[in-house]
Amino acid sequence: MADYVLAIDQGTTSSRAIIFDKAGSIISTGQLEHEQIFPKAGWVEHDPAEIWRNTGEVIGQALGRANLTRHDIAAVGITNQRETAVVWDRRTGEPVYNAIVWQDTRTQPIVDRLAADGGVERFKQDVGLPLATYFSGTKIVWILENVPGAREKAEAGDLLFGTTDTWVLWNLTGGVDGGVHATDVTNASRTMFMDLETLGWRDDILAAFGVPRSMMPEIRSSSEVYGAANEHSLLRGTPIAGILGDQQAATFGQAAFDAGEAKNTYGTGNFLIFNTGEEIVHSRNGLLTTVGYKLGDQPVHYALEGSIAVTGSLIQWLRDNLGLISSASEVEALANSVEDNGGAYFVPAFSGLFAPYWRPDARGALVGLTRYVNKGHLARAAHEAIAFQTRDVVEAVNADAGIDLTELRVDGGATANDTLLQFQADILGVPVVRPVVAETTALGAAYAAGLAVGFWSGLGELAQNWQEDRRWTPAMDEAERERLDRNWKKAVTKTLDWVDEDVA
Ligand SMILES: Nc1ncnc2c1ncn2[C@@H]1O[C@H](COP(=O)(O)OP(=O)(O)O)[C@@H](O)[C@H]1O
Ligand SMILES: O=P(O)(O)OC[C@H](O)CO
Repeated sequence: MADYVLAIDQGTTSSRAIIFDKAGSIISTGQLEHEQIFPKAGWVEHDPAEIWRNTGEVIGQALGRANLTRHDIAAVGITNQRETAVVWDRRTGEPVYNAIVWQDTRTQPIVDRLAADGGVERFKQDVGLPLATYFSGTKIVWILENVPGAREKAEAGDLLFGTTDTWVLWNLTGGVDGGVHATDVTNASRTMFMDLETLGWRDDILAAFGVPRSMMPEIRSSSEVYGAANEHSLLRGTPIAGILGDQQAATFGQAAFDAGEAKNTYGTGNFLIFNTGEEIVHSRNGLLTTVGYKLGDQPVHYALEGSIAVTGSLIQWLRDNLGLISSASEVEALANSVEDNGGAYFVPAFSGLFAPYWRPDARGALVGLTRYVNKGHLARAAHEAIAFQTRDVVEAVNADAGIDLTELRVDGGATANDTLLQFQADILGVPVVRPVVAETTALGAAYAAGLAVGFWSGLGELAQNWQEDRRWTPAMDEAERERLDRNWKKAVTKTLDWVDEDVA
């Protein structure tokens, strides 16, 4: 058998291809950023054609840098930014509109319309999600209602919907020449349309949204052969055998396979996933219920999730919108130019507040400002905002699960930041632990694909690959921790109720 597995990680800011060996070590990487398109306040789009082009290029980069060919690759896994919606014409392969990204808030009026009957929790018992702009469902509705001719084409069965896993899979397996139109249970669980019990599309919810069933991809497990790369790909003939939404993939890559295990990823946003095993747990504290993973015909694993919209993107905002730093990694030194936050708290409610608050009417705020506050304090407040938001979510997990997490496994781009992770441990009061392979998202997709083709024997073998790289232990006294957190929670209250008819 070939010696490697290749994972495609189609993320919010970039697409990567990463080749792993049997020990789960990285052999080579290709990576390209794509344009973030902001046509109006609150709108965030990507060009699906650029994403597909970049995917092909990063595959070439990863193979080329390791001097490998498709013959060395046993299987391909796909992982992706979740919820981002692409709608395209099945006959031409052309998207009818840009991809509407998970952070986009334009569909709030559609959410309000649907919530008029039964509130935002209208479908939560069935699909695990409140009505919110975050999920794919209302994005599809927006395209059908706003792109000329889209509704008619969709009714005629000519349009396909997919999250970016589906878009990449369909193109990789041939596109208009017989591309496979499928997704996995984890991505399907982020649409608003998948029943958590049956793992099938809910016709009644599709009808309530006005989305034709013919647009929807087939729901498959996270680990099985969906098809093979077609003749135009450098990977031609290679089985595509794993799909997981990126946060579930990171959980899998962290070997958090069993109930009670959790991970927190620090990327564009932060996403804490807590594995609840075969049990569907409905949150009473603002968490989502979602699918964790499903390997072939084995039982499904569910999870609770705390999704935070703005964390690493706050650092990007300091860089791109304020020009305080010229690269994300500089933010740490800027924060360390001061002793503390100087009394400033930064609540980055740029897309409203996600978990555990779910307040679309919130907008970002910097509070506690005096003339004393300088840019170092702002950088520190931005670090702290990431950690405080994570504490809010950990508190919700502890309350829902009736336990106290005893440590937090972390990964993602921002975990390169030592100051952030020390403050995280301080404000949580539990150790924070980072594994050697911090690219857990791609690793999880590689694992799912490799398991399906027998490259790895089972979960036991994968768990042995997990190795601790570094651990941060709490060093703050309890009274200080609680004082800071009380201030944070007070700052959050200042951002609520901001959006009204005068502001919207
Ligand atoms: N040293 C750092 N300190 C804080 N944030 C960082 C640092 N390095 C990168 N980031 C942030 O991490 C994010 C990139 O992480 P990554 O895991 O690649 O994200 P994604 O998968 O969402 O594209 C960016 O939002 C960036 O601002
Ligand atoms: O691409 P990321 O890593 O920012 O992840 C995005 C999430 O999947 C959105 O739910």
